[in-house]
Amino acid sequence: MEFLRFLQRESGAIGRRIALVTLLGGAVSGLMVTIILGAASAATAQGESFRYLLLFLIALVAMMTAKRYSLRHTGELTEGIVERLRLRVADKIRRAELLFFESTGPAQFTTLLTKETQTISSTVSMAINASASAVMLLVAFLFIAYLSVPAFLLTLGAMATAVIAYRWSLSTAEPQLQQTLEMEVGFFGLIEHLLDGFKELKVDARKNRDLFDNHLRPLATKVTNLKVETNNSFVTTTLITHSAFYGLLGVIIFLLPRFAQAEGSVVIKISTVILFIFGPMAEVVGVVPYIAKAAVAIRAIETMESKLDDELSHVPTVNFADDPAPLPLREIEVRDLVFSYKNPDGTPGYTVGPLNVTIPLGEVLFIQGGNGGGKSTFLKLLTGLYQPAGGALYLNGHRLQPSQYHRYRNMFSVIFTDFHLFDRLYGLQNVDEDRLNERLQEMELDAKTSYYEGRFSTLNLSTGQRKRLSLIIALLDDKPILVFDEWAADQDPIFRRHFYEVILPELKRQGKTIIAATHDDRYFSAADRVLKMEYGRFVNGAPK
Ligand SMILES: Nc1ncnc2c1ncn2[C@@H]1O[C@H](COP(=O)(O)OP(=O)(O)OP(=O)(O)O)[C@@H](O)[C@H]1O
Repeated sequence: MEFLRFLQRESGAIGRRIALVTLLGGAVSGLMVTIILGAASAATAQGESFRYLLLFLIALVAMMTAKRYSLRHTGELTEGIVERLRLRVADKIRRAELLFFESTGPAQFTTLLTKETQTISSTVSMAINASASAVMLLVAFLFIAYLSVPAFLLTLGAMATAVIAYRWSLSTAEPQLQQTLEMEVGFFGLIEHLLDGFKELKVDARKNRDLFDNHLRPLATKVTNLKVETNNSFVTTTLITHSAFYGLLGVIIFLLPRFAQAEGSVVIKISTVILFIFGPMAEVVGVVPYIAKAAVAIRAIETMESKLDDELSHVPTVNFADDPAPLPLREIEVRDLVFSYKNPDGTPGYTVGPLNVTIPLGEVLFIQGGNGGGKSTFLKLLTGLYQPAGGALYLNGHRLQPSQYHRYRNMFSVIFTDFHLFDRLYGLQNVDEDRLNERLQEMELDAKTSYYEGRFSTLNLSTGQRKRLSLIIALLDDKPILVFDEWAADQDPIFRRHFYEVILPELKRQGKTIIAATHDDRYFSAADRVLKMEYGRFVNGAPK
Protein backbone atom coordinates (compact mmCIF):
# COMPACT_ATOMS: atom_id res chain seq x y z
CA MET A 1 0.00 0.00 0.00
CA GLU A 2 2.86 2.30 0.94
CA PHE A 3 4.37 1.60 -2.45
CA LEU A 4 1.16 2.44 -4.30
CA ARG A 5 0.68 5.61 -2.29
CA PHE A 6 4.24 6.59 -3.11
CA LEU A 7 3.75 5.87 -6.82
CA GLN A 8 0.53 7.87 -6.91
CA ARG A 9 2.25 10.81 -5.23
CA GLU A 10 5.53 10.78 -7.11
CA SER A 11 4.72 9.60 -10.62
CA GLY A 12 2.67 12.58 -11.85
CA ALA A 13 0.86 12.75 -15.22
CA ILE A 14 3.30 10.44 -17.03
CA GLY A 15 2.74 7.80 -14.33
CA ARG A 16 -1.04 8.00 -14.72
CA ARG A 17 -0.71 7.63 -18.51
CA ILE A 18 1.61 4.63 -18.16
CA ALA A 19 -0.73 3.07 -15.58
CA LEU A 20 -3.72 3.48 -17.89
CA VAL A 21 -1.94 2.09 -20.96
CA THR A 22 -0.39 -0.78 -18.96
CA LEU A 23 -3.71 -1.76 -17.44
CA LEU A 24 -5.41 -1.63 -20.86
CA GLY A 25 -2.57 -3.75 -22.28
CA GLY A 26 -3.01 -6.24 -19.43
CA ALA A 27 -6.76 -6.43 -20.05
CA VAL A 28 -6.17 -7.08 -23.76
CA SER A 29 -3.66 -9.85 -22.83
CA GLY A 30 -6.38 -11.39 -20.68
CA LEU A 31 -8.87 -11.18 -23.55
CA MET A 32 -6.25 -12.79 -25.80
CA VAL A 33 -6.68 -16.02 -23.80
CA THR A 34 -10.40 -16.02 -24.52
CA ILE A 35 -9.78 -15.27 -28.21
CA ILE A 36 -7.28 -18.14 -28.50
CA LEU A 37 -9.61 -20.55 -26.75
CA GLY A 38 -12.56 -19.38 -28.88
CA ALA A 39 -10.48 -19.76 -32.05
CA ALA A 40 -9.36 -23.25 -31.00
CA SER A 41 -12.95 -24.41 -30.50
CA ALA A 42 -14.06 -22.81 -33.81
CA ALA A 43 -11.06 -24.10 -35.73
CA THR A 44 -13.18 -26.04 -38.18
CA ALA A 45 -15.76 -23.31 -38.88
CA GLN A 46 -14.35 -21.12 -41.72
CA GLY A 47 -16.24 -17.85 -41.05
CA GLU A 48 -15.84 -18.03 -37.27
CA SER A 49 -12.15 -18.79 -37.63
CA PHE A 50 -11.57 -15.66 -39.78
CA ARG A 51 -13.40 -13.53 -37.21
CA TYR A 52 -11.13 -14.89 -34.45
CA LEU A 53 -8.03 -14.31 -36.62
CA LEU A 54 -9.06 -10.67 -37.02
CA LEU A 55 -9.68 -10.31 -33.28
CA PHE A 56 -6.36 -12.04 -32.60
CA LEU A 57 -4.48 -9.57 -34.83
CA ILE A 58 -6.23 -6.53 -33.34
CA ALA A 59 -5.50 -7.76 -29.80
CA LEU A 60 -1.87 -8.46 -30.74
CA VAL A 61 -1.37 -4.95 -32.17
CA ALA A 62 -3.06 -3.39 -29.13
CA MET A 63 -0.92 -5.46 -26.74
CA MET A 64 2.32 -4.61 -28.53
CA THR A 65 1.43 -0.91 -28.77
CA ALA A 66 0.70 -0.80 -25.04
CA LYS A 67 3.91 -2.72 -24.27
CA ARG A 68 5.96 -0.39 -26.47
CA TYR A 69 4.46 2.68 -24.80
CA SER A 70 5.05 1.45 -21.26
CA LEU A 71 8.57 0.14 -21.99
CA ARG A 72 9.59 3.40 -23.67
CA HIS A 73 8.18 5.61 -20.93
CA THR A 74 9.02 3.52 -17.88
CA GLY A 75 12.64 4.71 -17.93
CA GLU A 76 11.46 8.32 -18.14
CA LEU A 77 9.13 7.68 -15.19
CA THR A 78 11.57 5.80 -12.93
CA GLU A 79 14.52 8.08 -13.60
CA GLY A 80 12.21 11.07 -13.13
CA ILE A 81 11.12 9.73 -9.74
CA VAL A 82 14.75 9.21 -8.65
CA GLU A 83 15.74 12.67 -9.87
CA ARG A 84 12.84 14.40 -8.13
CA LEU A 85 13.33 12.47 -4.91
CA ARG A 86 17.08 13.07 -4.81
CA LEU A 87 16.82 16.76 -5.64
CA ARG A 88 13.96 17.32 -3.20
CA VAL A 89 15.82 15.68 -0.31
CA ALA A 90 19.14 17.33 -1.28
CA ASP A 91 17.34 20.69 -1.40
CA LYS A 92 15.95 20.11 2.10
CA ILE A 93 19.39 19.07 3.35
CA ARG A 94 20.98 22.31 2.11
CA ARG A 95 18.30 24.30 3.96
CA ALA A 96 18.70 22.44 7.26
CA GLU A 97 20.63 23.88 10.17
CA LEU A 98 24.25 22.85 10.69
CA LEU A 99 23.52 21.19 14.03
CA PHE A 100 20.88 18.93 12.45
CA PHE A 101 23.28 18.06 9.66
CA GLU A 102 26.10 17.29 12.10
CA SER A 103 23.91 15.12 14.33
CA THR A 104 22.38 13.10 11.45
CA GLY A 105 25.69 12.16 9.86
CA PRO A 106 26.43 11.87 6.15
CA ALA A 107 26.21 8.02 5.94
CA GLN A 108 22.44 8.11 6.36
CA PHE A 109 21.95 10.78 3.70
CA THR A 110 24.30 8.99 1.30
CA THR A 111 22.60 5.58 1.70
CA LEU A 112 19.13 7.01 1.24
CA LEU A 113 20.01 9.23 -1.71
CA THR A 114 21.97 6.58 -3.60
CA LYS A 115 21.15 2.93 -2.84
CA GLU A 116 17.60 3.30 -1.55
CA THR A 117 16.37 5.61 -4.31
CA GLN A 118 17.78 3.07 -6.77
CA THR A 119 15.91 0.23 -5.01
CA ILE A 120 12.69 2.18 -5.39
CA SER A 121 13.22 3.02 -9.05
CA SER A 122 14.07 -0.55 -10.12
CA THR A 123 11.00 -1.81 -8.27
CA VAL A 124 8.78 0.72 -10.05
CA SER A 125 9.65 -0.72 -13.47
CA MET A 126 9.10 -4.30 -12.25
CA ALA A 127 5.80 -3.29 -10.67
CA ILE A 128 4.59 -1.72 -13.92
CA ASN A 129 5.11 -5.02 -15.77
CA ALA A 130 3.55 -6.95 -12.90
CA SER A 131 0.48 -4.69 -12.86
CA ALA A 132 -0.22 -5.57 -16.52
CA SER A 133 0.04 -9.23 -15.52
CA ALA A 134 -2.27 -8.65 -12.55
CA VAL A 135 -4.98 -7.21 -14.85
CA MET A 136 -4.51 -10.12 -17.21
CA LEU A 137 -5.00 -12.50 -14.26
CA LEU A 138 -8.17 -10.66 -13.33
CA VAL A 139 -9.61 -10.99 -16.84
CA ALA A 140 -8.61 -14.67 -16.89
CA PHE A 141 -10.33 -15.24 -13.53
CA LEU A 142 -13.51 -13.60 -14.82
CA PHE A 143 -13.33 -15.89 -17.83
CA ILE A 144 -13.00 -18.90 -15.50
CA ALA A 145 -16.06 -17.62 -13.58
CA TYR A 146 -17.95 -17.42 -16.88
CA LEU A 147 -16.92 -21.00 -17.73
CA SER A 148 -17.59 -22.54 -14.31
CA VAL A 149 -18.53 -21.01 -10.96
CA PRO A 150 -17.10 -23.93 -8.90
CA ALA A 151 -13.77 -23.62 -10.82
CA PHE A 152 -13.79 -19.87 -10.11
CA LEU A 153 -14.36 -20.49 -6.39
CA LEU A 154 -11.49 -22.99 -6.39
CA THR A 155 -9.29 -20.38 -8.14
CA LEU A 156 -10.24 -17.84 -5.48
CA GLY A 157 -9.22 -20.43 -2.88
CA ALA A 158 -5.80 -20.81 -4.51
CA MET A 159 -5.48 -17.01 -4.64
CA ALA A 160 -6.44 -16.71 -0.97
CA THR A 161 -3.76 -19.30 -0.09
CA ALA A 162 -1.17 -17.21 -1.97
CA VAL A 163 -2.29 -13.98 -0.29
CA ILE A 164 -2.22 -15.55 3.19
CA ALA A 165 1.22 -17.04 2.51
CA TYR A 166 2.52 -13.64 1.39
CA ARG A 167 1.00 -11.84 4.36
CA TRP A 168 2.76 -14.32 6.60
CA SER A 169 6.15 -13.91 4.96
CA LEU A 170 5.78 -10.13 4.77
CA SER A 171 5.10 -9.96 8.50
CA THR A 172 8.48 -11.66 9.16
CA ALA A 173 10.31 -10.01 6.27
CA GLU A 174 9.40 -6.38 6.98
CA PRO A 175 11.22 -6.06 10.32
CA GLN A 176 14.16 -7.92 8.76
CA LEU A 177 14.22 -5.53 5.80
CA GLN A 178 14.11 -2.57 8.16
CA GLN A 179 16.99 -4.04 10.15
CA THR A 180 18.93 -4.67 6.92
CA LEU A 181 18.56 -1.02 5.93
CA GLU A 182 19.79 0.17 9.33
CA MET A 183 22.73 -2.22 9.14
CA GLU A 184 23.58 -0.97 5.68
CA VAL A 185 23.68 2.61 6.95
CA GLY A 186 26.17 1.31 9.55
CA PHE A 187 28.07 -0.48 6.81
CA PHE A 188 28.36 2.69 4.73
CA GLY A 189 29.49 4.51 7.87
CA LEU A 190 32.35 1.99 8.18
CA ILE A 191 33.14 2.39 4.47
CA GLU A 192 33.43 6.14 5.13
CA HIS A 193 35.96 5.39 7.90
CA LEU A 194 37.84 3.10 5.52
CA LEU A 195 38.03 5.83 2.86
CA ASP A 196 38.60 8.85 5.11
CA GLY A 197 41.06 6.95 7.27
CA PHE A 198 42.88 5.33 4.35
CA LYS A 199 46.30 6.65 5.37
CA GLU A 200 45.91 5.79 9.03
CA LEU A 201 44.84 2.26 8.16
CA LYS A 202 47.64 1.87 5.66
CA VAL A 203 50.29 2.50 8.30
CA ASP A 204 48.69 0.44 11.03
CA ALA A 205 48.07 -3.23 10.29
CA ARG A 206 46.36 -3.83 13.64
CA LYS A 207 43.92 -0.99 13.14
CA ASN A 208 43.39 -2.05 9.54
CA ARG A 209 42.74 -5.68 10.51
CA ASP A 210 40.50 -4.73 13.40
CA LEU A 211 38.32 -2.41 11.32
CA PHE A 212 38.13 -4.86 8.42
CA ASP A 213 37.94 -8.22 10.19
CA ASN A 214 36.14 -7.33 13.40
CA HIS A 215 33.74 -4.68 12.15
CA LEU A 216 33.35 -4.40 8.38
CA ARG A 217 33.41 -8.12 7.54
CA PRO A 218 31.06 -9.26 10.36
CA LEU A 219 28.60 -6.49 9.49
CA ALA A 220 28.70 -7.45 5.81
CA THR A 221 28.13 -11.10 6.78
CA LYS A 222 25.25 -10.14 9.08
CA VAL A 223 23.65 -8.13 6.26
CA THR A 224 24.08 -11.06 3.86
CA ASN A 225 22.65 -13.58 6.36
CA LEU A 226 19.68 -11.37 7.05
CA LYS A 227 19.06 -10.86 3.33
CA VAL A 228 19.31 -14.63 2.70
CA GLU A 229 16.91 -15.29 5.60
CA THR A 230 14.43 -12.75 4.22
CA ASN A 231 14.80 -14.21 0.77
CA ASN A 232 14.21 -17.73 2.08
CA SER A 233 10.96 -16.76 3.74
CA PHE A 234 9.81 -15.53 0.32
CA VAL A 235 11.06 -18.77 -1.31
CA THR A 236 8.73 -20.77 0.96
CA THR A 237 5.86 -18.45 0.03
CA THR A 238 6.62 -18.74 -3.68
CA LEU A 239 6.57 -22.52 -3.34
CA ILE A 240 3.26 -22.41 -1.46
CA THR A 241 1.78 -20.18 -4.19
CA HIS A 242 3.01 -22.40 -7.01
CA SER A 243 1.77 -25.52 -5.18
CA ALA A 244 -1.63 -23.87 -4.68
CA PHE A 245 -1.95 -23.24 -8.42
CA TYR A 246 -0.71 -26.73 -9.39
CA GLY A 247 -3.16 -28.08 -6.81
CA LEU A 248 -5.86 -26.00 -8.43
CA LEU A 249 -4.96 -27.47 -11.80
CA GLY A 250 -5.12 -31.01 -10.36
CA VAL A 251 -8.47 -30.38 -8.71
CA ILE A 252 -9.91 -28.90 -11.92
CA ILE A 253 -8.66 -31.74 -14.10
CA PHE A 254 -9.33 -34.69 -11.78
CA LEU A 255 -12.07 -33.65 -9.37
CA LEU A 256 -14.15 -31.00 -11.12
CA PRO A 257 -15.59 -33.37 -13.75
CA ARG A 258 -16.75 -35.76 -10.98
CA PHE A 259 -18.09 -33.39 -8.37
CA ALA A 260 -19.33 -30.44 -10.44
CA GLN A 261 -20.29 -32.36 -13.56
CA ALA A 262 -18.10 -30.13 -15.69
CA GLU A 263 -17.85 -31.10 -19.37
CA GLY A 264 -14.53 -32.21 -20.78
CA SER A 265 -14.30 -29.19 -23.11
CA VAL A 266 -14.82 -26.79 -20.19
CA VAL A 267 -12.16 -28.57 -18.14
CA ILE A 268 -9.74 -28.27 -21.07
CA LYS A 269 -10.51 -24.55 -21.44
CA ILE A 270 -10.08 -23.82 -17.71
CA SER A 271 -6.86 -25.87 -17.54
CA THR A 272 -5.52 -23.98 -20.57
CA VAL A 273 -6.36 -20.64 -18.96
CA ILE A 274 -4.60 -21.68 -15.74
CA LEU A 275 -1.53 -22.86 -17.63
CA PHE A 276 -1.58 -19.63 -19.65
CA ILE A 277 -1.60 -17.46 -16.51
CA PHE A 278 1.23 -19.30 -14.76
CA GLY A 279 3.88 -16.96 -16.19
CA PRO A 280 2.02 -13.73 -15.34
CA MET A 281 1.16 -15.13 -11.91
CA ALA A 282 4.84 -15.84 -11.25
CA GLU A 283 5.61 -12.26 -12.31
CA VAL A 284 3.02 -10.84 -9.91
CA VAL A 285 4.13 -12.92 -6.94
CA GLY A 286 7.80 -12.46 -7.85
CA VAL A 287 7.54 -8.69 -7.49
CA VAL A 288 6.20 -8.87 -3.92
CA PRO A 289 9.62 -9.16 -2.19
CA TYR A 290 10.90 -6.23 -4.21
CA ILE A 291 7.86 -4.17 -3.32
CA ALA A 292 8.44 -5.05 0.35
CA LYS A 293 12.04 -3.86 0.06
CA ALA A 294 10.99 -0.69 -1.77
CA ALA A 295 8.33 -0.04 0.90
CA VAL A 296 11.02 -0.13 3.61
CA ALA A 297 13.19 2.24 1.53
CA ILE A 298 10.19 4.55 1.01
CA ARG A 299 9.47 4.55 4.74
CA ALA A 300 13.12 5.36 5.52
CA ILE A 301 13.16 8.22 3.02
CA GLU A 302 9.80 9.50 4.26
CA THR A 303 11.04 9.37 7.85
CA MET A 304 14.14 11.32 6.84
CA GLU A 305 12.03 13.80 4.88
CA SER A 306 9.64 14.31 7.76
CA LYS A 307 12.61 14.91 10.10
CA LEU A 308 13.92 17.42 7.56
CA ASP A 309 10.45 19.02 7.26
CA ASP A 310 10.24 19.26 11.02
CA GLU A 311 13.70 20.83 11.07
CA LEU A 312 12.77 23.26 8.29
CA SER A 313 9.52 24.24 10.02
CA HIS A 314 11.66 25.80 12.77
CA VAL A 315 13.79 27.87 10.43
CA PRO A 316 12.71 30.66 8.09
CA THR A 317 12.46 29.68 4.43
CA VAL A 318 15.60 30.56 2.56
CA ASN A 319 15.46 31.87 -0.98
CA PHE A 320 18.52 30.67 -2.84
CA ALA A 321 17.31 32.11 -6.14
CA ASP A 322 18.55 35.62 -5.41
CA ASP A 323 21.80 36.76 -3.88
CA PRO A 324 20.96 38.06 -0.42
CA ALA A 325 21.60 41.78 -0.15
CA PRO A 326 24.12 42.58 2.62
CA LEU A 327 22.64 44.00 5.80
CA PRO A 328 23.79 47.53 6.73
CA LEU A 329 26.61 47.04 9.18
CA ARG A 330 28.27 49.24 11.78
CA GLU A 331 28.77 46.74 14.53
CA ILE A 332 27.85 43.24 15.63
CA GLU A 333 26.97 42.75 19.24
CA VAL A 334 26.87 39.36 20.92
CA ARG A 335 24.60 39.76 23.92
CA ASP A 336 24.23 37.05 26.60
CA LEU A 337 24.63 34.36 23.98
CA VAL A 338 24.21 30.80 25.30
CA PHE A 339 24.43 27.56 23.38
CA SER A 340 24.60 23.86 24.33
CA TYR A 341 25.42 20.80 22.29
CA LYS A 342 23.19 17.85 23.04
CA ASN A 343 24.51 14.60 24.47
CA PRO A 344 23.44 11.43 22.62
CA ASP A 345 20.70 10.92 25.28
CA GLY A 346 19.28 14.40 24.56
CA THR A 347 20.55 16.07 27.75
CA PRO A 348 22.52 19.34 27.36
CA GLY A 349 26.22 18.72 26.70
CA TYR A 350 29.10 21.20 26.37
CA THR A 351 27.80 24.72 26.89
CA VAL A 352 29.19 28.07 25.84
CA GLY A 353 28.14 31.40 27.30
CA PRO A 354 26.78 33.65 28.38
CA LEU A 355 28.97 35.46 25.86
CA ASN A 356 29.11 39.23 25.48
CA VAL A 357 31.20 41.11 22.96
CA THR A 358 30.73 44.00 20.55
CA ILE A 359 32.66 43.94 17.27
CA PRO A 360 32.75 47.26 15.39
CA LEU A 361 33.02 47.27 11.60
CA GLY A 362 36.65 47.13 10.47
CA GLU A 363 38.01 45.61 13.66
CA VAL A 364 40.61 42.86 13.68
CA LEU A 365 39.64 40.64 16.59
CA PHE A 366 41.61 37.61 17.72
CA ILE A 367 40.15 34.90 19.92
CA GLN A 368 42.67 32.83 21.80
CA GLY A 369 42.29 30.01 24.30
CA GLY A 370 43.10 26.38 24.98
CA ASN A 371 41.80 23.39 23.04
CA GLY A 372 38.13 22.78 23.63
CA GLY A 373 37.70 26.29 25.04
CA GLY A 374 34.79 26.94 22.69
CA LYS A 375 36.40 29.16 20.02
CA SER A 376 35.05 27.26 17.01
CA THR A 377 31.63 26.98 18.65
CA PHE A 378 31.65 30.74 19.22
CA LEU A 379 32.60 31.33 15.56
CA LYS A 380 29.69 29.14 14.42
CA LEU A 381 27.33 31.13 16.64
CA LEU A 382 28.78 34.44 15.48
CA THR A 383 28.42 33.50 11.82
CA GLY A 384 24.81 32.40 12.34
CA LEU A 385 25.54 28.72 11.70
CA TYR A 386 24.24 27.70 15.12
CA GLN A 387 21.14 29.21 16.66
CA PRO A 388 21.66 30.33 20.26
CA ALA A 389 19.54 28.81 23.03
CA GLY A 390 19.64 32.12 24.90
CA GLY A 391 20.64 35.71 24.20
CA ALA A 392 20.95 37.08 20.69
CA LEU A 393 23.06 38.76 18.05
CA TYR A 394 22.49 42.49 17.53
CA LEU A 395 23.34 44.43 14.39
CA ASN A 396 23.81 48.16 14.89
CA GLY A 397 21.82 47.85 18.13
CA HIS A 398 18.92 45.91 16.56
CA ARG A 399 18.27 42.30 17.47
CA LEU A 400 18.95 40.01 14.52
CA GLN A 401 15.65 38.41 13.55
CA PRO A 402 15.47 34.74 12.48
CA SER A 403 14.31 35.90 9.03
CA GLN A 404 17.55 37.92 8.70
CA TYR A 405 19.89 35.03 9.48
CA HIS A 406 20.29 34.01 5.84
CA ARG A 407 21.32 37.54 4.75
CA TYR A 408 23.52 37.83 7.82
CA ARG A 409 25.37 34.52 7.18
CA ASN A 410 26.06 35.60 3.63
CA MET A 411 28.16 38.54 4.82
CA PHE A 412 30.86 36.13 6.02
CA SER A 413 33.69 34.25 4.39
CA VAL A 414 34.73 31.54 6.78
CA ILE A 415 37.66 29.14 6.79
CA PHE A 416 37.04 26.55 9.48
CA THR A 417 39.72 24.07 10.57
CA ASP A 418 37.78 21.29 8.76
CA PHE A 419 37.14 23.48 5.70
CA HIS A 420 36.11 22.00 2.37
CA LEU A 421 37.97 22.99 -0.76
CA PHE A 422 35.73 23.15 -3.83
CA ASP A 423 37.18 22.44 -7.25
CA ARG A 424 35.44 25.45 -8.77
CA LEU A 425 34.83 29.03 -7.73
CA TYR A 426 31.14 28.28 -7.16
CA GLY A 427 29.05 31.43 -6.95
CA LEU A 428 31.63 33.69 -8.61
CA GLN A 429 30.35 34.62 -12.05
CA ASN A 430 33.03 36.92 -13.37
CA VAL A 431 36.31 35.65 -12.04
CA ASP A 432 39.11 38.18 -12.36
CA GLU A 433 41.64 35.66 -13.63
CA ASP A 434 44.55 38.16 -13.53
CA ARG A 435 43.84 38.86 -9.87
CA LEU A 436 43.49 35.13 -9.20
CA ASN A 437 46.84 34.40 -10.88
CA GLU A 438 48.50 37.18 -8.87
CA ARG A 439 47.15 35.62 -5.69
CA LEU A 440 48.32 32.13 -6.78
CA GLN A 441 51.79 33.59 -7.26
CA GLU A 442 51.67 35.46 -3.96
CA MET A 443 50.74 32.21 -2.17
CA GLU A 444 53.34 30.24 -4.17
CA LEU A 445 50.70 28.04 -5.67
CA ASP A 446 51.08 29.03 -9.33
CA ALA A 447 53.39 26.09 -10.02
CA LYS A 448 51.05 23.71 -8.23
CA THR A 449 47.60 24.46 -9.58
CA SER A 450 45.99 26.71 -12.11
CA TYR A 451 42.50 27.91 -12.81
CA TYR A 452 41.50 26.57 -16.19
CA GLU A 453 38.07 26.33 -17.84
CA GLY A 454 36.29 27.22 -14.62
CA ARG A 455 38.06 24.81 -12.28
CA PHE A 456 41.33 24.29 -10.49
CA SER A 457 43.59 21.88 -12.34
CA THR A 458 44.29 19.95 -9.13
CA LEU A 459 43.45 20.02 -5.46
CA ASN A 460 46.14 17.46 -4.59
CA LEU A 461 48.06 19.92 -2.48
CA SER A 462 49.70 19.87 0.92
CA THR A 463 47.57 20.86 3.92
CA GLY A 464 49.22 24.27 4.10
CA GLN A 465 48.80 24.76 0.34
CA ARG A 466 45.13 23.77 0.51
CA LYS A 467 44.62 26.33 3.25
CA ARG A 468 46.35 28.98 1.16
CA LEU A 469 44.08 28.16 -1.76
CA SER A 470 41.05 28.41 0.52
CA LEU A 471 42.33 31.83 1.62
CA ILE A 472 42.60 32.96 -2.02
CA ILE A 473 39.00 31.87 -2.59
CA ALA A 474 37.86 33.70 0.55
CA LEU A 475 39.62 36.86 -0.65
CA LEU A 476 38.00 36.61 -4.08
CA ASP A 477 34.58 36.18 -2.42
CA ASP A 478 35.09 39.77 -1.21
CA LYS A 479 32.74 39.54 1.78
CA PRO A 480 32.72 42.31 4.42
CA ILE A 481 33.60 39.96 7.31
CA LEU A 482 36.26 37.27 7.24
CA VAL A 483 36.47 34.56 9.86
CA PHE A 484 39.55 32.39 10.22
CA ASP A 485 39.67 29.40 12.54
CA GLU A 486 43.35 28.78 13.21
CA TRP A 487 44.16 29.48 9.57
CA ALA A 488 47.89 29.93 10.14
CA ALA A 489 48.28 26.74 12.20
CA ASP A 490 49.43 24.71 9.19
CA GLN A 491 51.58 27.41 7.57
CA ASP A 492 55.34 27.62 7.57
CA PRO A 493 56.90 30.66 9.35
CA ILE A 494 57.10 32.68 6.11
CA PHE A 495 53.43 32.32 5.23
CA ARG A 496 52.37 32.65 8.84
CA ARG A 497 54.13 36.00 8.88
CA HIS A 498 52.74 36.91 5.49
CA PHE A 499 49.25 36.22 6.77
CA TYR A 500 49.55 38.35 9.90
CA GLU A 501 51.75 41.11 8.52
CA VAL A 502 50.58 41.46 4.92
CA ILE A 503 47.18 39.87 4.33
CA LEU A 504 45.42 40.99 7.52
CA PRO A 505 46.64 44.63 7.29
CA GLU A 506 45.63 44.66 3.60
CA LEU A 507 42.14 43.45 4.53
CA LYS A 508 41.93 46.00 7.33
CA ARG A 509 42.84 48.77 4.90
CA GLN A 510 39.99 47.59 2.69
CA GLY A 511 37.67 48.05 5.66
CA LYS A 512 37.03 44.35 6.24
CA THR A 513 36.18 43.02 9.66
CA ILE A 514 38.35 40.10 10.72
CA ILE A 515 37.67 37.61 13.46
CA ALA A 516 40.33 34.96 13.88
CA ALA A 517 40.75 32.13 16.37
CA THR A 518 44.48 31.80 16.88
CA HIS A 519 47.19 30.48 19.15
CA ASP A 520 49.91 32.64 17.50
CA ASP A 521 50.70 34.95 20.42
CA ARG A 522 53.75 36.21 18.48
CA TYR A 523 51.40 38.03 16.15
CA PHE A 524 48.80 39.30 18.59
CA SER A 525 50.02 42.80 17.71
CA ALA A 526 48.29 42.37 14.33
CA ALA A 527 44.93 42.49 16.15
CA ASP A 528 43.03 45.51 17.43
CA ARG A 529 41.86 43.35 20.32
CA VAL A 530 42.47 39.85 21.65
CA LEU A 531 39.84 37.96 23.65
CA LYS A 532 40.50 34.79 25.57
CA MET A 533 38.04 31.89 25.84
CA GLU A 534 38.09 29.26 28.56
CA TYR A 535 35.43 26.70 29.31
CA GLY A 536 33.05 28.33 26.87
CA ARG A 537 33.35 31.87 28.22
CA PHE A 538 35.38 34.98 27.55
CA VAL A 539 37.80 35.58 30.35
CA ASN A 540 39.92 38.69 30.80
CA GLY A 541 41.07 40.20 27.53
CA ALA A 542 44.65 39.11 26.86
CA PRO A 543 47.28 41.79 26.38
CA LYS A 544 48.12 42.57 22.80
N1 LIG B 1 29.26 18.88 16.90
C1 LIG B 1 29.49 18.77 18.22
N2 LIG B 1 28.68 18.05 19.00
C2 LIG B 1 28.90 17.96 20.33
N3 LIG B 1 29.91 18.56 20.97
C3 LIG B 1 30.77 19.28 20.25
C4 LIG B 1 30.61 19.43 18.84
N4 LIG B 1 31.61 20.22 18.38
C5 LIG B 1 32.35 20.55 19.46
N5 LIG B 1 31.85 20.00 20.58
C6 LIG B 1 32.38 20.16 21.94
O1 LIG B 1 32.52 21.53 22.19
C7 LIG B 1 33.72 21.77 22.91
C8 LIG B 1 34.36 23.04 22.32
O2 LIG B 1 34.81 22.73 21.02
P1 LIG B 1 35.36 23.86 20.05
O3 LIG B 1 35.69 23.19 18.78
O4 LIG B 1 34.43 24.99 20.05
O5 LIG B 1 36.70 24.28 20.82
P2 LIG B 1 37.94 25.12 20.30
O6 LIG B 1 38.21 26.16 21.33
O7 LIG B 1 37.72 25.58 18.90
O8 LIG B 1 39.07 24.00 20.34
P3 LIG B 1 40.42 23.86 19.45
O9 LIG B 1 41.39 24.91 19.90
O10 LIG B 1 40.88 22.49 19.82
O11 LIG B 1 40.02 23.99 18.02
C9 LIG B 1 34.58 20.55 22.80
O12 LIG B 1 34.89 20.09 24.09
C10 LIG B 1 33.75 19.54 22.08
O13 LIG B 1 33.61 18.39 22.86
